Amino acid sequence: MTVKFYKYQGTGNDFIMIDNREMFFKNDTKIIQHLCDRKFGIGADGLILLEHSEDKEDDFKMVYFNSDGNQSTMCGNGGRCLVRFAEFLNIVDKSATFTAIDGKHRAKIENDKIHLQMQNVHGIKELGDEYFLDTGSPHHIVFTSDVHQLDVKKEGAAIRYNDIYKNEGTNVNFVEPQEEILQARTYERGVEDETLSCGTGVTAVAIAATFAKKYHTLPVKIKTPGGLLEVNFKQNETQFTEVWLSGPALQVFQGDILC
Ligand SMILES: N[C@@H](CCC[C@H](N)C(=O)O)C(=O)O
Repeated sequence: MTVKFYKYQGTGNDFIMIDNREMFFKNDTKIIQHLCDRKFGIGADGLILLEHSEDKEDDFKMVYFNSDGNQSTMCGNGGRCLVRFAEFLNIVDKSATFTAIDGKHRAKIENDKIHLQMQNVHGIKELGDEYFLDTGSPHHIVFTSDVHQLDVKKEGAAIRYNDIYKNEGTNVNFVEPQEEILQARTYERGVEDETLSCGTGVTAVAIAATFAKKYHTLPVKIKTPGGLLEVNFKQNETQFTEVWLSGPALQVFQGDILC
């Protein structure tokens, strides 16, 4: 079978996009692993299908897979890239509404940025100096004083596979708060490595840093190895609502692949 694909990236978190409104692409773990493979396939952190939504109010539906081939929870950068893809396909213009695995999302489209509304966040767990929260995907947060020196793959895997998380797994974020910015690096479950950026991850980082009183301004600016993202929200003690993730999302190339 030949598959027409589009490649997108949002701050270096990269995704294969397939327009699956005709439902021609059948989910298959091995095929998705192959397409995401950086040596034998196209190469990507994940693959996203754009499909028709069952809800008539939506412009489309998002179906997300990690590069290990398994369907997973919400992908923030992937959601932003999918909105850019929907704009390219002329499905949406200045705004979008879609359903993903974690529920409804709204988005606003600008030339250089996609703003994506994320789920409300509550129930932040304090684990000594560390934190756990769900922003559509699960995230463990570790504050550190020298994030650039860390072996994120090794340290992240040690937390992701520990006794607390080993069944469901978690993403792990290492954060260094600085004067006007948070420097963050993320180990992603399902990629099982550091990625250049993680949208649900920086959302979790922004909320945890504010909750822990390590950062005090809005929007929160987060520098990842792949670029700059911003997170805005309203806070009522432990409740975070109107959560918006903003940053660039671009098409990189398109083509056909045999699989
Ligand atoms: N890159 C993503 C997160 C994707 C999901 C994650 N790997 C998981 O399985 O939890 C993002 O931008 O949010």
